[in-house]
Amino acid sequence: MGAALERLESVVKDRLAAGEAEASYVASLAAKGRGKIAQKLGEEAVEAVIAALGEDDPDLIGEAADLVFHLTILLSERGLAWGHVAAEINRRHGTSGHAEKAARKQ
Ligand SMILES: N=c1c2ncn([C@@H]3O[C@H](COP(=O)(O)OP(=O)(O)OP(=O)(O)O)[C@@H](O)[C@H]3O)c2ncn1[C@@H]1O[C@H](COP(=O)(O)O)[C@@H](O)[C@H]1O
Repeated sequence: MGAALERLESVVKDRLAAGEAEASYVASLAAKGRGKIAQKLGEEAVEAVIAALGEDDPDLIGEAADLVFHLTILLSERGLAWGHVAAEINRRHGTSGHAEKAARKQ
């Protein structure tokens, strides 16, 4: 999974830098602005939720890939990387969600 995400992120960064909207979906979405990228991410999230409620595994896998793809565009356009997300995931490792929530309430 890590290698696939790294390769996708690398291509997305290249497409954003090139900015060739006619040749690239990534560049064309970015050209519409951050709000449009965020909207698209939301749409993909809803599609993933709908797929989650069905029984079609390939459908859910496809929607999950769409969601991760668009989140990669969103992060990259903000100048962020999956490495930042991985660092946060690692920071959280080993802390129970219930314990973390209880600590926040104190
Ligand atoms: N992983 C993907 C990927 N996943 C989905 N999509 C596209 O994302 C678009 C939006 O998905 P939707 O399901 O919403 O499709 P739609 O019904 O056409 O929706 P609208 O955009 O018309 O609203 C579609 O055009 C898909 O083809 C992707 N386009 C590109 N990539 C990767 O990004 C790389 C760079 O792509 P380009 O920027 O196009 O060169 C590619 O080499 C791939 O590795």
